[in-house]
Amino acid sequence: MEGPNLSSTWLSSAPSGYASPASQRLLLLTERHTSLSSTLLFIGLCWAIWRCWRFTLYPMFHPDEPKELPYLIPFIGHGRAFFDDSNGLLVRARQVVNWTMSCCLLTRTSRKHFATNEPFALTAFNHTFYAITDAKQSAEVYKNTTALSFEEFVQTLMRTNGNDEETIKTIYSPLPTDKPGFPNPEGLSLGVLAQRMHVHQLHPGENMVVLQKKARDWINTQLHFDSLAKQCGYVTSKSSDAIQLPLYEWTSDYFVRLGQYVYFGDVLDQINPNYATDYIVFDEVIWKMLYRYPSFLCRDMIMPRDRMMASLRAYFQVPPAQRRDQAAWIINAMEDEMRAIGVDDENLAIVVFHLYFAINTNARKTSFWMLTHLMRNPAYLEAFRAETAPAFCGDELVDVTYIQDAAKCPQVDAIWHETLRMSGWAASVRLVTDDVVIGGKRMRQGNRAMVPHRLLHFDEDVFGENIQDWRPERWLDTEAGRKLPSSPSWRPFGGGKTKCSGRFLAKYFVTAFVATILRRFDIEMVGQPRMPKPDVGRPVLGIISVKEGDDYMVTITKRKGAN
Ligand code: HEM
Repeated sequence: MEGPNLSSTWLSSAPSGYASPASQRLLLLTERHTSLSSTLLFIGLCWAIWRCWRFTLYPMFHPDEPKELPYLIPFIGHGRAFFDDSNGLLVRARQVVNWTMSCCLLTRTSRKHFATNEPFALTAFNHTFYAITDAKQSAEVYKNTTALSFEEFVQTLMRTNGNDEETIKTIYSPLPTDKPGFPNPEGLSLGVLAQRMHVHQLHPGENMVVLQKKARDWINTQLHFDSLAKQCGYVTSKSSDAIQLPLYEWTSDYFVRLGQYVYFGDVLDQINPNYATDYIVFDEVIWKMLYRYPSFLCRDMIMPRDRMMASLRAYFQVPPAQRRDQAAWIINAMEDEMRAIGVDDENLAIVVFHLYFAINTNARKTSFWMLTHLMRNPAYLEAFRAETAPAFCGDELVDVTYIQDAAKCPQVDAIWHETLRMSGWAASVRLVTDDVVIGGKRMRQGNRAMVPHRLLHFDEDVFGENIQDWRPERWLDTEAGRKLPSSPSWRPFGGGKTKCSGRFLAKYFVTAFVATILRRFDIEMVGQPRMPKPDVGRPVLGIISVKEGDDYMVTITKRKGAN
């Protein structure tokens, strides 16, 4: 704006006849050009000052803060790369930051003693994350629940999915120590007490056995050849003893229906027979919710979500006598606790929707990856089949503890761990609520601390060689390997107070399902499909999804003597 105005002022004040129209035009152009150049120069200068301040001077004055991976465009930072493949970006960032730091250290001795796993910072879309990739430092993150908050993440999800502020405030306000219902000796808010309630339902013990038996009975009835052929709309061909179906679609369908049955009985299915299908559609685009897309850009996520919310509202309006005896303890207990603090049906449905999500998002994908690896490693498939045989009577799964017992089924245990190692893509993220020092580095309030599980799980020094390969024997062959499940580097379920309370049931669901398939059927890939690609561009809260188009067909054939 300034350019044309200045030049027109100059031109109008020039004596007439001083310049021809052509040279006036030239002068005007030159003026505009000069003014554009000065604007660009000014922007360039501002950018250079910002960059010099942010990545040279600030780190010099604050050597106690994590070093940041430099970026070119303010606000956006590494947003694009984060969006494409956040773990890939973190690996590159760790290399770059460590390389820069080690170059700054002059002596050989100091280089040798340089800790290559210092926390580092990176910014994406104006949010700064501190990445902690050292096992011991990650333990500091999980332990510190005063300066590092998990609740912020949960509350953001609640807001995104429609819980109102008043309800969130109520759920996160401390409750009396002598309240009726679930014991609350520490006077916690219901939001925090819920973690204890999950543990009460899901850790090994009577309450978990109730769910295990329910799951066993469901698997026993649903995993029959005839029901498969009848119920699975996606079966592409069938004969009297063999059917073909897409593996990912099948495991997703089965696991979500299983999880739903275990927590809600048949009632939710009667209210909305498409609930499980809606959930799978939603779960595949859930990253739009995590990235908080504006609603007009994520109709495909919002529509199934809203249908599920409406069904859950309808569920809580069904008279208690017609639903509560079919539901898991946690669903009824959560309803009672929420109603006691005045939460209405709409807000209750949203809270319980998050439980549905926690139960169902990961197990369906884990079983897909486990079967995929087993079919490509027939020796392990046979070992899995042989080891789990004593849990069956004929074709019926009877013993709910046998398969989960690592002493009785060491190969199954190793296969479970190695599958989680290869397909776990989550990160534990905490909001820094007070400045805090982790790994010797000061993390500033308002930013986020993040423990990317995958970077821990791909550390050759801990998990051994051929780290990119699926090798269950790494968990069995050596003394160090056998100790890996209790290593601080092993974090597929996060850590600390919010460590996944469903991890025992998840192992049971997946291994019981796979064992029953192998007991009753032979399962083979149709043709020789390439190893399916993980969908690395989409953030997940645990196990990675399969890239669209990479699902593949399997043939399931009745084994001799099976039903
Ligand atoms: C292979 C399967 C699973 C994986 C990899 C997985 C992973 C995770 C992870 C990474 C977290 C966040 C922990 C943190 O950041 O501190 C989490 C939380 C949680 N998971 Fe799982 N999960 C799985 C299966 C399940 C199942 C089957 C259930 C329920 C039956 C479940 C229930 C929960 C709950 C309730 C939380 C929230 C913890 C809390 O706030 O107390 N998970 N899970």
